[in-house]
Amino acid sequence: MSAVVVVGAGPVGLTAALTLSRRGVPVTVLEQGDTLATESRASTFHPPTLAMLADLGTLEPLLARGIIASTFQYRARGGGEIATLDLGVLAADTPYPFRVQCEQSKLTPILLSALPAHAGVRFGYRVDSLYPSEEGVIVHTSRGPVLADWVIAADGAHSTVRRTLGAGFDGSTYPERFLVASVAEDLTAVLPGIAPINYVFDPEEWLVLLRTPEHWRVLLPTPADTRDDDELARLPARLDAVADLGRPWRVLHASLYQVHQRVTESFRLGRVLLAGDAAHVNNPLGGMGMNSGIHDAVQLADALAGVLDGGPESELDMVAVRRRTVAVEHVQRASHDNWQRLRSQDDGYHQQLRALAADPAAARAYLRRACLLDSLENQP
Ligand SMILES: O=C(O)CCc1cccc(O)c1
Repeated sequence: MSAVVVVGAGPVGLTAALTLSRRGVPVTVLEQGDTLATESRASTFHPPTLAMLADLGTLEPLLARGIIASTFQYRARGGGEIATLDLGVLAADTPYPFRVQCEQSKLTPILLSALPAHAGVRFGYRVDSLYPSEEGVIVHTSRGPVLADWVIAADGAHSTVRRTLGAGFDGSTYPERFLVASVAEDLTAVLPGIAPINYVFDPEEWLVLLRTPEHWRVLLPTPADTRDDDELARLPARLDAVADLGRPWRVLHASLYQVHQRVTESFRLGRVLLAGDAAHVNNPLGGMGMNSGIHDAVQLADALAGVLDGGPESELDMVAVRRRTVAVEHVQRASHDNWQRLRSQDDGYHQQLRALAADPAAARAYLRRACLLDSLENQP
């Protein structure tokens, strides 16, 4: 019997496992895949997440694989830069006043190799259901039952654990899909002066341009009800409208996905804790999903280690409530505001952004919220 079973070996599950393991708690991670996932998903790490990864001894290898982004930009379509915000104004708030651009699939092997041998990660274990009682939890897997005192579910937005427990996932689906294209173009050459992360305003064709270590990504809004093939067919023309290269853009990969804002009622259900996408999802604008999931993992795992050390469960309850409040009042609110504002053509708003960039105290307050520092320090 393992003290804690973590379901899911993504960045959230492995962070929870490493946090527990560093506190001396025996952990088993159950992952349904045969290996770590390799597809590219989240790609930005915010300053407080970097601090947590440093505490876990995993920052250095991440920095070696990522790109340091000290600035990000707001831009007008066809009209160039509106404002550049410099995370350097956070120098008094964090030892890491920058974002790191790096795919989450580069973090998971780093976390995995930091786990000691006793934190067994078992691949090919699909969780089918679980039975919690006052004494512990029986986790039924495709390879037989696994017993635990506690479970941390980090099994993603379609979480089997959350569904088995009958917990809700209320919220809404956005009226458009997002199309993410990875391209082989060097956008710094195409759009001189561009930052590693760029939010480009337009009422119809807003977009995001993001640099990762391997390539640039372009995120475009796409109607909810069109055929995928039709959307992929019109992608070249949409990219030409971003910048005319005089030849077709080289698209390496493109995918469409629906975007939701949803949250479960409680991040603690008896001896089961829900973390990351299993507990809450949001739109990706601002890069807060994986970051807040890693924050869930560290804070819930730390509080659980306290309980296993003989501390009161009320502390764990408080953390579970606080993480839900952060998900709704910081992460969902800010990412939804980002989505609404990208459509803005309001000169007044653009002027506000210019004023913000020129005022270090105002920029600091804004960036503390945007990178989730406030969500951790000024806990709601
Ligand atoms: O704002 C960010 O840093 C991430 C926005 C984004 C853009 C493209 C794809 C994606 O998954 C997220």
